[in-house]
Amino acid sequence: MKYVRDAKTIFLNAVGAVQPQNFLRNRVKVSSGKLHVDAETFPLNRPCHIVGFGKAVLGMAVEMENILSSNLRSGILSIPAGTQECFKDQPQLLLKNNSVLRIFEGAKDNIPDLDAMEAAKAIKDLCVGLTKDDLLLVLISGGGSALLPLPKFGLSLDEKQKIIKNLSKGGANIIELNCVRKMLSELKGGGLAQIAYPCRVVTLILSDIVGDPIDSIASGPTVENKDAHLAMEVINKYNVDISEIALNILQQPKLESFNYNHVANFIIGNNEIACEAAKRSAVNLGYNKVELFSKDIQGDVVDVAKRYLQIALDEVKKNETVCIIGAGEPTVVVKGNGLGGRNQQLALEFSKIACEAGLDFCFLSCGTDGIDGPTDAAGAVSTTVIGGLQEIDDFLENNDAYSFFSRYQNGEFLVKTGHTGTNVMDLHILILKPKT
Ligand SMILES: Nc1ncnc2c1ncn2[C@@H]1O[C@H](COP(=O)(O)OP(=O)(O)OP(=O)(O)O)[C@@H](O)[C@H]1O
Ligand SMILES: O=C(O)[C@H](O)CO
Repeated sequence: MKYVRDAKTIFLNAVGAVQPQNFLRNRVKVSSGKLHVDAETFPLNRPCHIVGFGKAVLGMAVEMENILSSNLRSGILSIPAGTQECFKDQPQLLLKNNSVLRIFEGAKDNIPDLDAMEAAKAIKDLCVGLTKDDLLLVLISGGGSALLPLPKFGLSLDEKQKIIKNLSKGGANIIELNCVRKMLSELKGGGLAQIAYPCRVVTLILSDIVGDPIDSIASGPTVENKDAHLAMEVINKYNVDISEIALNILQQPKLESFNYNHVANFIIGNNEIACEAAKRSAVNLGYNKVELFSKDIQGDVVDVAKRYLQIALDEVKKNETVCIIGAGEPTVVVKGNGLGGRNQQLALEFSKIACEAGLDFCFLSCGTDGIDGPTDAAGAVSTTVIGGLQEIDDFLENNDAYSFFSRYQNGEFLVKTGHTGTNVMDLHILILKPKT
């Protein structure tokens, strides 16, 4: 079990290194009456407001409130249900009692719900009231799409939810999902920036998408939507049924072009620091050979598992213990009706083929946000010991990895952290022992 413990320690250290406060402290400061973000400056001789949505924006807001102090007048945050309860013993991660920011919790299981929609409406109302004499800070992190749902006129939240759920189950990647979300939502795809005009908008983004595409992270509420014409292609590709209303919205010609000169978007962090911290942690645990495989892993979990197997087969020939780190965001085509998430599915998928190949390994796959699919686990860790279990195929087929890991080893292979307060995609840790 040493390797299971090590893999979990490496994951937790990596998550610890990407707490959003750290990113802001390094990149944002106030001096001489100005807000500095890297080399750019924004005069603070005006009231500042914050709106934020995503799994990491509470920590970002705590830090921003410290940085802005009395310049901050008002603000609204939309964060996942249960976040504050999770941090109740860590007051440094919560807003102060006299904070001017209002918090809404919603989107349980990452599904946009009425609570999140209330938050989106409040955010819209705040932005509508701003003038050119205000400064708006928009804090964005992954999970922001589900936390800012405001369907365009005539479309119900229910239908919007179903469209996105069916695309996701069909294996659509996040760029495809958000291409559709941008069209269906009032505030996404630049909508928030348009509503806030003529107020100066400064957006700080913690990236949870490979390549840091600012127009897709949380569906780019402050970035011009340049791929409106692709939304119907995505619907057709995954053969998703939609109503006449949704069809009309998706087929709408692009609105007249809008000038985004009042907006400055900044990526303040991504999964690079998590990968570096994971490597450091592995070295500190005594692994002499630590490799970063990739920080941009995408594609179906079945293919990703095969890629890891190939690497493992190559490495094992070298006859030394190695720790391989990977990061990114694979996808799952969900065909069954079991319970799981892409990390648990990947951990089970890889373990099955690695056992078949006779490898001696430990493999962890977890979301840095602490929540994998609609489960209470961040992901799972697995080892050689699951080899030979006949029923693995059934659990994989039924997308029921959570049930598998819950029953196996008393659930010890599930990694449970609760909300971590950050979100920089998934981490994979593969520890490989030489063949004896
Ligand atoms: N039973 C299941 N087995 C395997 N994967 C599943 C299952 N149910 C859902 N998924 C997958 O889980 C993913 C959604 O997971 P999750 O809610 O953790 O999203 P996320 O990408 O971390 O969210 P965000 O990017 O908004 O932070 C989808 O890719 C979906 O296909
Ligand atoms: O919220 C979202 O859209 C995803 O997490 C990607 O940023």
